[in-house]
Amino acid sequence: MGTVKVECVVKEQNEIGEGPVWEEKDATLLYVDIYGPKISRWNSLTNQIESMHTETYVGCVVPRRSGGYVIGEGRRFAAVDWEKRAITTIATVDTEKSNTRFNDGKVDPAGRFFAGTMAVEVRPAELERKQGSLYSLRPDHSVVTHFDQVDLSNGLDWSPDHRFFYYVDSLTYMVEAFDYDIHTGGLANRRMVYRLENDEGIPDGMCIDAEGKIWLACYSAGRVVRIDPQTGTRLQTVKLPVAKITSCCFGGKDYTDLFVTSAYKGMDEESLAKQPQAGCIFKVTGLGVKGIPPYSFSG
Ligand SMILES: O=C(O)[C@H](O)[C@@H](O)[C@H](O)[C@H](O)CO
Ligand SMILES: [Zn+2]
Repeated sequence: MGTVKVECVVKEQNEIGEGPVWEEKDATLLYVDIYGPKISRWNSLTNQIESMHTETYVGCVVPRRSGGYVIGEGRRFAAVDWEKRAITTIATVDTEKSNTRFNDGKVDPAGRFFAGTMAVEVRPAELERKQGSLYSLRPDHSVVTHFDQVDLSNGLDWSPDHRFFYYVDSLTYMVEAFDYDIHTGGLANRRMVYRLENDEGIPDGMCIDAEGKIWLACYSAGRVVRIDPQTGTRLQTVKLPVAKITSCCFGGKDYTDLFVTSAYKGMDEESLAKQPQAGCIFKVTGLGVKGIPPYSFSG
């Protein structure tokens, strides 16, 4: 393992930066600012940022195989035509609720788009409980509800062999696992794999590495931790210069860089003065592991 280095690469601050996805063909990082509300792309070669506003809170954005993106925005899955800056509804969820919104989401190895909802927060991590659900959007645009009673639907990813699905409902302070059926997209046998320690704050976004270990963003704890889901142990801690760490993904050459998003929402003047990079995106190098390229929605 080389020397771990943390560098601030995206200096434009996001209220809640989230959902990073590496786009290999353009060497860009795609992400959202949930409260922007906007979708952005940072070009790692030119350092330019391109953004487009959405109508309401946007929890996640993923690439679409046929071009453009799909987002979990408000209570809808929607298609984004990036060139035309146009958004069109694909499907609506939480139809009997009025105060929920999409949060984190990701595409499974078969091209289904999984994303969860939560009640809109009064303050960070303060919200009406049990209002969220986990959904997936199938390639035929039908929606599957996997479960409800979620407090704050957050990070998710699949094991490299596609046999397990890992999931975070932030207010459980755990990472959970399910058996995953890649043929049907079905989840079974929910169990805990890791409980956060007190100084690890609130579990937020996550990503898997090529060795099947989980990189978990620790909101309010200024760190990303690497977890072995087989043993339920923490293998490594990477500290960042800001507290509100929201998510991470691998990217860059050979997927060896870890990109880490952050937020400044809910911080007062004093803490903002102490953490002038709150809301920026960081690149961690020298970890000695690789990630897995992201999947695109196949519908
Ligand atoms: O980034 C997200 O996923 C949420 O939308 C945020 O609101 C934080 O996670 C939350 O406040 C911490 O618990
Ligand atoms: Zn999150």
